[in-house]
Amino acid sequence: MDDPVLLTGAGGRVGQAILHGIGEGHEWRLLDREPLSADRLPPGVTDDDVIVEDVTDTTAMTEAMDGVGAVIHLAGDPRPEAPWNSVLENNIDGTQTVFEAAVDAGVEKVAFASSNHAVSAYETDTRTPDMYRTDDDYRLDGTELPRPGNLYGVSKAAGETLGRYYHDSEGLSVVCVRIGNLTADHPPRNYERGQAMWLSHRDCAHLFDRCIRADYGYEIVYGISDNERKYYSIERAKEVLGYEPQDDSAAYTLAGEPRDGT
Ligand SMILES: NC(=O)C1=CN([C@@H]2O[C@H](COP(=O)(O)OP(=O)(O)OC[C@H]3O[C@@H](n4cnc5c(N)ncnc54)[C@H](O)[C@@H]3O)[C@@H](O)[C@H]2O)C=CC1
Ligand SMILES: O=C1O[C@H](COP(=O)(O)O)[C@@H](O)[C@H](O)[C@H]1O
Repeated sequence: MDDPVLLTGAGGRVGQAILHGIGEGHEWRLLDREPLSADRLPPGVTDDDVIVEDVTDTTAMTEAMDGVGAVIHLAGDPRPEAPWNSVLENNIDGTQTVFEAAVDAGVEKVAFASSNHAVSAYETDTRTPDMYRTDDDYRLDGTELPRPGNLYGVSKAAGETLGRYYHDSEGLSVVCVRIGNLTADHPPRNYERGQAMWLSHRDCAHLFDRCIRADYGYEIVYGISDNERKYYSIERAKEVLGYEPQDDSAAYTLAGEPRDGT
């Protein structure tokens, strides 16, 4: 992918993990509704490559897409407890605006930041906490129907469906990454569920790099590290995207300390 990559939500946690990992591997156009300080820009990226706009603004998004080859769409309200008015505007309307502007500009592919919360209602009382543990073989693989556990998850399922529509009607390549729980340096502490769906910063950057480089039609994949205890399959991400994660939450104790003591 030689054309610029538009990264929405560039100033946030996922955006920064991506830029720290692969910031020098692509030509970037960074978009966020908040200004990005210089320490949030990868080497070679200047203020000229930064757009401070809202993803719900059709005119701004149309301009932002000009000449872009691929989009990583992260911008939105990430709170599982977010109220309907916020996810309706930022996550659903914003995502539709991004897809529509991408199609109008002839963008080739869009990677959409979906979430574990699009399927969190599969975690029923009878399945938990066993499904979070190594000796349980329950797996979601991306072929199951969405089953959101909150309105935020509903908005992510809506984003996945918008991606399906723009792929089928317009031929846009779309990958929806159901991101688990991103943390830096170590898995979430004392949180079995979070450790089963941990996504390390370096695996996050590599995964979205593969989303930019790989060829696909419409895909839903899980974005977690290669955790020994997991309830999301990463086989589809490996097969279609060439994802090769390096981290595993089992290398850490439940308290988040490295087992080898390093
Ligand atoms: N951090 C995680 O573990 C997970 C994140 N995700 C998804 O990944 C995406 C990024 O999440 P985080 O980086 O954690 O969130 P964050 O809150 O750290 O970053 C989101 C960024 O998007 C910007 N933004 C929000 N609404 C916007 C709008 N309407 N227009 C333009 N910019 C806007 C914010 O200013 C912020 O910089 C979100 O869509 C979230 O739902 C999904 C699963 C897990
Ligand atoms: O989608 C998201 O999921 C992660 C993990 O969920 P949690 O309920 O275990 O915290 C969350 O941290 C993140 O903010 C959210 O966007």
